[in-house]
Amino acid sequence: MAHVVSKKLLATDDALEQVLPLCRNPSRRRISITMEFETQPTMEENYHHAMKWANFVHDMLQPDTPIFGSPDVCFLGMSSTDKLLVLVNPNSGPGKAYQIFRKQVAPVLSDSGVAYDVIITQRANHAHDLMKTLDLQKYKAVAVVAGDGLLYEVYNGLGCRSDWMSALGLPVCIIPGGSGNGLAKSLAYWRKDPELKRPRSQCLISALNLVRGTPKPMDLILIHSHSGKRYISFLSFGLGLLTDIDIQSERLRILGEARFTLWGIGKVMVQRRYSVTISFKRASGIKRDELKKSASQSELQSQTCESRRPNLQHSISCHAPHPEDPPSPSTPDEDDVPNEFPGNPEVEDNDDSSSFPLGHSRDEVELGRDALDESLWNKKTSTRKADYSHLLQKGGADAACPFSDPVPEDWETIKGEFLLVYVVYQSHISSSVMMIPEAAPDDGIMWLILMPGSMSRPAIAKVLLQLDNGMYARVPGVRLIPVTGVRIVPHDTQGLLTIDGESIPFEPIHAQVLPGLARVLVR
Ligand SMILES: Nc1ncnc2c1ncn2[C@@H]1O[C@H](COP(=O)(O)OP(=O)(O)OP(=O)(O)O)[C@@H](O)[C@H]1O
Repeated sequence: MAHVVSKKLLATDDALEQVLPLCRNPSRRRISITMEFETQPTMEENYHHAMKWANFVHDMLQPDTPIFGSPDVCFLGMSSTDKLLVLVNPNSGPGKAYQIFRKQVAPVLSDSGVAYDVIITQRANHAHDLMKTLDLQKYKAVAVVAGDGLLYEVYNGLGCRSDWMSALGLPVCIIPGGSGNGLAKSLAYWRKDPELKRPRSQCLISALNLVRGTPKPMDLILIHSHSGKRYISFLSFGLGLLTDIDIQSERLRILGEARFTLWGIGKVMVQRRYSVTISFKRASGIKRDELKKSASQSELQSQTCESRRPNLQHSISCHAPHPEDPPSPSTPDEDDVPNEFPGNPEVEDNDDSSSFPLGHSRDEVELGRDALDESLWNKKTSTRKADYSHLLQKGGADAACPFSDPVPEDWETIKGEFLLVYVVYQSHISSSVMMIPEAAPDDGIMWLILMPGSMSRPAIAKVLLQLDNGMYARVPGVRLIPVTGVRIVPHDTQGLLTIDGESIPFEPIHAQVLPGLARVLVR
């Protein structure tokens, strides 16, 4: 932040005038201040004097400096032997990650005096393999200059270790350099970063998180596949419309995020429907009264809104039909649930859903920034306690594949044809797609998003057009259900299934939340 050359002395007060705003100004801009010194007879002496100034400015920015620092400004407390590990994927998205590292991240790191090692990934799975054997004592945090795919490798590498539970708590920082930068956007959105509206500032914001951030808890999702594979996820998973767009548009990755828009247009014309059985455990903790209140607010606010969500039946039906929707082609039938997954309970609703002003089922809510009282979410986040006892009893992440057990009795099951079965736990799944505006990284909740197969082309187009503001959830037919566990069993033999945007074999999967296990660096 302060570059010093030895030539001419600036009056002390003048220099402070330039430096102080840097310390106080909350805006995230990188400013170079050049101080010139020419008080001593030799170049070396002037340089020595200048360096004293540079060190003074640096020291004043440290958290324990009484005037400017606040106790939570910098967590790392780096000693001279501590280091950060920076992973850069040169092939991320449009191929600019290395450039971003060189031009935006490295200067911030060197300005802050933090020691770091950089590894440029050479191949797919390079980061995964590194994380499996990384000496966790050597690094205080790992930064990823790439898309979400490389961070997925990092978490899945850490998740393979015998010390997986503590390893997954290694502080991470994501600096967006790929075509899918959902986590970076979600974190900036969650922190209400003032620079959020300037996409070009995103990398700088994230680089500052690395040197000035504090580690905040983030939920991870543990996913088991039917064949016994295990995955760790931080963003989303599922099948259908969004997955098909993400994977099939890979060939256009040179376009960056524009590839999603282009492919989406094609998907409105030609859709694929998936036959799926979905079992889930509804999230508890969203209190009835609070929901009523937010539903009432939502009702007031949505009176001018054209597309009103119809009464949602908390029942086995695979979607909530809008009066104008054609009848669903498939009627749920418990007998159709495959034998190898016995125990799927008939869905029963013992709750009186009619007590909800909008006819919402128990925990089902309409989204939109206004839909829920923000204090509810903050409260929910701050009071939740991480509890892994159920996992530890079963042997942690190495627990036997949950498919050996039937779906628990307090889960609900629905079955039908779907355009989309998608589960999201961050607000954004890419920098331009906002799925759950209310999601907080550590709220302990996954959001199950369903689009029934009966949705019309105009409705699908409406959904895709409103993915940038989260209002797609108001398109009739779309359902959102907060869950803490979910099992997805596709009945087709072929299709695309992704976790955090990465393709995995198409087979049944079972997911549960690991609340607050990860730590992400944010300001
Ligand atoms: N040097 C490399 N060459 C090719 N692939 C690599 C290299 N390093 C990492 N990868 C792979 O690239 C994949 C995508 O990386 P990343 O997420 O950084 O970019 P992205 O453009 O956002 O991709 P996606 O949208 O698929 O997540 C990672 O899953 C990783 O396996």
